[in-house]
Amino acid sequence: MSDSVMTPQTDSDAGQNSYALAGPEDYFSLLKPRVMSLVIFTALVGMLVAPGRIDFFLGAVSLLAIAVGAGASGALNMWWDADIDAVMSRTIKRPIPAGRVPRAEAAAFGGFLSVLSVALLGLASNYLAAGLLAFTIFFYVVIYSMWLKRTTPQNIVIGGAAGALPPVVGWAAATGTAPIEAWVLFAITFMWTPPHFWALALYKRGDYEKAGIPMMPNVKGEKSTRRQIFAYALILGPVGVAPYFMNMAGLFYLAVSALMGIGFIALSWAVLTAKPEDHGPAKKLFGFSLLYLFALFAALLIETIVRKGAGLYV
Ligand code: HEM
Ligand SMILES: CC(C)=CCC/C(C)=C/CC/C(C)=C/COP(=O)(O)OP(=O)(O)O
Repeated sequence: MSDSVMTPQTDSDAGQNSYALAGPEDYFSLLKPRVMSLVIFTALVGMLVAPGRIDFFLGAVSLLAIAVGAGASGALNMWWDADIDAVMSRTIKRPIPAGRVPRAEAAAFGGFLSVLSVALLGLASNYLAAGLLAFTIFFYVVIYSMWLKRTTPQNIVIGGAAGALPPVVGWAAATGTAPIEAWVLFAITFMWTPPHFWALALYKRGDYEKAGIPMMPNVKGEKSTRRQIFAYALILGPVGVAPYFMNMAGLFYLAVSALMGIGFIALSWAVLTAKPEDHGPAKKLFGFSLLYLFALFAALLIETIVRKGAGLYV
């Protein structure tokens, strides 16, 4: 990868490899705050759903460490993917392709924050949580961004493991363990990621074609992608209600997850059966996917707060 992919800020900058002055907001946007807000929420839920009561201060510092680690991995992803981001209309205005932050600075920023976040989590909680955070950053940056993203249409299926790990990191931070219950939360996000992303990839297909990234719709076609979205939705439905059957949650969670699961399957069916050029259902499914994950984790959180508050199970 070379710096030549970067767009200078002004004509007079051309050829001088110089940058418009970056503001704090540019560094903040390197952390991918919008996407990571939901990631951090799932980590918070993992932390609170875990048995026992976490010390408020140590819990807050641990969550901050996870948030910094998630943001750091976003900055490292933008460092590595600067050439792709400069080509796609969705990402062209990001700080590196827009010429506001030099690539090397984004790398240093992301690398520094990664080390800081892992060290902070180790100090505030335990080595298991810190190790899992380090592994999550490694998986997103090295396994997904540097390797799979550019080589296989299964990139986001395998790479999705990174996005699914934060509740396990949160659980480990609270308890020092990562039992099967934590992995059920992992499984929900893991099965959710392909339909979440492929719904978007269906209507952003042109971007990925321009950038030469082998996303599922470009490699296997829209029909196959729609079928796979539906298949993952059919698996996600039962996985979404699993916390109830594992005694992690009660009837409120069961109702929310079952209704949202039915909605997810119905919208995925609409994607499957839509006319070839009709991307309306895919856009709806992408939006609904965000609501789905938020609703399930929020329901789990609400129920846990009520139960722990009532001292029913701690
Ligand atoms: C390999 C896994 C994933 C891929 C490839 C992926 C991809 C994407 C893409 C390309 C977008 C559009 C972002 C934009 O408009 O710039 C997006 C949006 C979003 N994703 Fe994902 N995602 C993944 C996993 C996750 C996970 C695990 C979460 C949360 C737990 C998540 C939460 C979100 C949110 C909240 C948005 C909306 C952001 C906004 O409104 O700007 N994603 N995702
Ligand atoms: C705690 C911790 C380290 C959490 C990390 C969680 C994680 C891996 C989230 C990934 C979500 C995400 C932004 C994917 C975007 O894929 P992309 O990079 O292909 O999308 P882009 O085209 O928007 O850059």
